Amino acid sequence: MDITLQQVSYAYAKDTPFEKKALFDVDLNIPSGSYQAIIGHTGSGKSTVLQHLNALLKPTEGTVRIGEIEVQGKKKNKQLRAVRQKVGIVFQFPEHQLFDETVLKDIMFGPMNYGVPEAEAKARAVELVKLLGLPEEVMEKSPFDLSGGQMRRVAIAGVLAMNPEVLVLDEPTAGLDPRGRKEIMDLFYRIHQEKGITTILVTHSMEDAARYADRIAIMYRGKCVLQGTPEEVFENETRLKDYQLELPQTVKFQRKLEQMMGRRLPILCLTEEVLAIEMAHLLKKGCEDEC
Ligand SMILES: Nc1ncnc2c1ncn2[C@@H]1O[C@H](COP(=O)(O)OP(=O)(O)OP(=O)(O)O)[C@@H](O)[C@H]1O
Repeated sequence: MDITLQQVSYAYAKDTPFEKKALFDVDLNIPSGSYQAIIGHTGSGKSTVLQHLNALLKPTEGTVRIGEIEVQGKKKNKQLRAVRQKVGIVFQFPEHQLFDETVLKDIMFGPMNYGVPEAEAKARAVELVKLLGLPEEVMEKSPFDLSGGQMRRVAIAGVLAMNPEVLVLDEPTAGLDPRGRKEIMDLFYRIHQEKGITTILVTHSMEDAARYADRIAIMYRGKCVLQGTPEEVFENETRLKDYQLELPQTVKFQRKLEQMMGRRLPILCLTEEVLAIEMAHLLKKGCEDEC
């Protein structure tokens, strides 16, 4: 399911003395099956874009197309319930939205609310508990008796239980330790690949955008100012600086190394693994030249 924003502008509290324009003519096309990162300095409009992706906000001007469904500001749309089922959002600190008395009931709540039979909702919950690496015995526990990391996984399972076609992740690892962060991000990537779910990641982490996304869009002062592959975006250090963004750590290291060597490496090293391989090549070549 493609999602397209066409000339989307949005103003909070429109036509009141508190009106605040947050988006200006945003064009963004997110093809079905892609992994799209949306990055930008704080206040640049990322969360406002995100809330248009499942029609929590409707554009003041312009159109959002979510699959076949068109969302425009003034038009009433009876299909919004279907949109919310197809596009799942994992908000920051999703565990704050847990409420049911057991983990199992919490995960089953969304699908049952949408008419999924109890047996199927339960089967989905059991499968997801396993997929998210939670021990089976948590199922009958209160979600509030779990660790922070486990609560986060239960909340994510609740979103996945709706079988969304598109998964929107708003800083999904905020507050987790580095190991927990990597585990969750790797898990989302696996789900994206195995189930073909279109994934949209809103993040401040250049490293996560570089590692996982196949497309990146940069927001700056309410505008979508640059779009491209991670290579295209992170080649462009000067423009990133203009938008108050940094290079990923591996690319920063690569640029310093290149300065010292007086030449460029053939590829951009977007992850530690690729950087390690390139350095090993250089070291091996250095040894061979000396021999
Ligand atoms: N509910 C609101 N009412 C009025 N203005 C708002 C509201 N939410 C956001 N804004 C304003 O809209 C602009 C864009 O905010 P938004 O939250 O989309 O940015 P962001 O890139 O997600 O920021 P952050 O990285 O800090 O979460 C900002 O100027 C912000 O102050």
